[in-house]
Amino acid sequence: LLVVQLKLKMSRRGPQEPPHLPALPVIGSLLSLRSPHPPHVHFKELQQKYGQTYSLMMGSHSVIIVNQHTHAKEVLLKKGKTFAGRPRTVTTDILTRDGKDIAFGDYSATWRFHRKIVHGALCMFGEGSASIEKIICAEAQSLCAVLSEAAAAGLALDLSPELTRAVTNVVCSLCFNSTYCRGDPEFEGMLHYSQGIVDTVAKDSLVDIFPWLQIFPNANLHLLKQCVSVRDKLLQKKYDEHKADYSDHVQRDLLDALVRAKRSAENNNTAEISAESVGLSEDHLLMTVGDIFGAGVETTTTVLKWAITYLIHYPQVQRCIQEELDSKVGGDRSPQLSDRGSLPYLEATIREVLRIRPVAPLLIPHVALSDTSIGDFAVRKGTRVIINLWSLHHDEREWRNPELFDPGRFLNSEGTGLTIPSPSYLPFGAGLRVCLGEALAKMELFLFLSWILQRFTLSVPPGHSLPSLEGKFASSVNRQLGDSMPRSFLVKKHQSGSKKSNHGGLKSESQETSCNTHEDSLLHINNPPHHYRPAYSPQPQTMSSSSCMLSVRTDQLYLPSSPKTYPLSLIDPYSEAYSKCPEDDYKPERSCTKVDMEIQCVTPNPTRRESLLAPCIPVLALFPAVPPSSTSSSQDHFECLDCHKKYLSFSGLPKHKQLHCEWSSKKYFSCKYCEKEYSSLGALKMHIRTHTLPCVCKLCGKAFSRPWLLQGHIRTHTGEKPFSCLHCSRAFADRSNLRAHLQTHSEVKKYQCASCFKTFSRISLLAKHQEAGCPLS
Ligand code: HEM
Repeated sequence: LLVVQLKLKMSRRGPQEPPHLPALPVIGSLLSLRSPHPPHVHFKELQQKYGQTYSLMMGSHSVIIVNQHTHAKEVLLKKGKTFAGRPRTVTTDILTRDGKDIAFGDYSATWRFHRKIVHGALCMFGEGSASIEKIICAEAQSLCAVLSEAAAAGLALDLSPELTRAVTNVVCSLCFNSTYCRGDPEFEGMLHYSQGIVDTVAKDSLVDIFPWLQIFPNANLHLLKQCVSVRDKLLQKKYDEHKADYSDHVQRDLLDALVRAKRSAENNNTAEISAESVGLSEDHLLMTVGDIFGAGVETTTTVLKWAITYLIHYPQVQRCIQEELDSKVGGDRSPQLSDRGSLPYLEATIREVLRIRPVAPLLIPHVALSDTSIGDFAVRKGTRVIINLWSLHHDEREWRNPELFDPGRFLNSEGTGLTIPSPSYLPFGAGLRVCLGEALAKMELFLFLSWILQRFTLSVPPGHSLPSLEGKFASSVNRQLGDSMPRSFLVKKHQSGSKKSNHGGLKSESQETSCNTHEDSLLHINNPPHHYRPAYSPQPQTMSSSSCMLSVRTDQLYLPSSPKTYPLSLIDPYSEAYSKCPEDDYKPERSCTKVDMEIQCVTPNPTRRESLLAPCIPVLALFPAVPPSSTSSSQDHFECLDCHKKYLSFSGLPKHKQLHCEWSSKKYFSCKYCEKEYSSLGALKMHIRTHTLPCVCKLCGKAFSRPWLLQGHIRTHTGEKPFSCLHCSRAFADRSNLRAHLQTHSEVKKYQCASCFKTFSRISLLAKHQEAGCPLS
């Protein structure tokens, strides 16, 4: 009887708490979190003891760590709305004026509306004349020019700030319609404060775990406040300038688009919209721009640095990309976004960089907004949830040899099309909180890398060791985007024998042999969980630099390290300096390492460079779909990341993704922009138009979800009123307005109050009556 009773009791108990790390009062699990490794690596290790999903205490906060993709997708997609909260911390409150941005703003109606208009503004902006592709290509062009010029003049150059500058300039053009030259004081100031914010916010800060520590002097917080106040002055200045010469008819940049979207939403008199737009202040718009700088610059620059670092380690990969570029783009024009479909190996390399070194290895912490569960585990309201992307991207059950850099894993067996070999891949997150800049980042990565690799070969000259592949983790458990980034490295431009790439000649070189040798060794791995493409299998460069010599480009960049170079380290070598130095002595990292990178020219090739620097750049939308490869013959080129559904044509995939596929066995159609769910795909499609607002008025830029709404709106410009009343002389621009008007002539008023039986000609009048409080209700 006792056993039966116990069993009954247990079956009634419901979901269990996840296994948890030991915790002490006040400090929580801090003692168990001490590790020489960065948090994401340590969290992965802790799986051995506690399982893939476990919990710990950060001070008084309960935190769940998720290390597997099924639970991750449950949090991000299936229960996206329940887990859409963000924790508030001391540093993010300083940074975002108490969460008035998107990334750290807690989930609410205002946040939803905010994200919706920013998303819409980004989409609309891309359709304007200042296309984002044009902006990125202009920056890629000046980046390559700087590299070539420095090389021609034999000057030393620090590549790291050049990449930061290029990416920052893209964001400046996008947000403010302004680009800056090197040395421009405003631009240098911007780089300086951005770096200060990244460096201070990214540091482990006890004050975020124990907010009461604020009462003590804190150099980091002080520095952060200083950088934020410089940023805010600049943002305010830009905002005031924009407001002063704002016009409904011209859209110069994202700030214009945001102002317009906010105004048009406020003027749109549907009850739902006006309720949501309440509370969306100028602060929100300013913090949005702050977010785009904060989330858009460091992340993209870091990925570019990782890509370059890996390409030096894996020269075969670099050569394969260059061969692809030479055959698909050639040397007479520069790469453009429409080449993406025909450069699958470059795309696969970008995916592999994002997998092996996820720039936000812990995403941004999510918070459960109500009592819920993850798998079989109970989760209480207010629990913070950390998705350990590092574990997902290095899961041995999902990825064969996850520590190996192998772009081939993202290619189909023919090597002609792209694929996602595992559902355990979420470099930009997913669901309601998916990265807002995913499309922009992908465009930047593609264009910058293709432009550089078309012109330069990156390698380490003899006598120098390769840059380390270890990263620097710069984020704490309870904070924002982490980043594990490569440190600075040296770059040298070097002589090349031929004007054109001579890949034929390369075949006989030792590098080619090593590529094949490695192919053999990789083929010995048993039980491949996914397809494998040996022809593109890379081999890590050995640390002997003599084997790195390649001469496949006219211009060759060398990336040696030097005694001055800081090694890639898990610990920020400057952190001590920051905490000790008064703010006035603060020097951003790039200035500390300026001497570390150099490009030295031996033989510039002006003829070829000249033709490359005058590209023909088409105007494209901000979020264009990647076109299919014209040469592709594969049956499964395009695969959905979430449900692995495969598409023959490229056009099928974005459509499917836009509607956010049903990734689990449960059937539901959820909106990727908000929490709404529909049981039919058709209904979801209709709903999604209210986010994307595809029908844009050419006269004023106001956007609508349906063509007929746009048609009606255009009549407000033309004055046309095609719908006239048969009873009186009144005419209307809109059929629905005529219909409502006809009610005023009707003997029978259709809309009756259920309480007092008074009738009304319009439903809006009945609603008003009820809202005002029907005396009998
Ligand atoms: C390669 C570059 C980038 C990577 C790998 C990346 C990755 C991510 C990740 C993993 C998240 C967190 C998702 C979550 O918490 O669930 C995120 C959020 C975000 N990202 Fe990015 N990002 C990149 C570039 C950008 C750019 C260029 C922008 C600017 C337009 C941007 C804007 C944002 C914003 C606003 C959020 C917060 C979204 C929200 O909380 O609703 N990101 N990103």
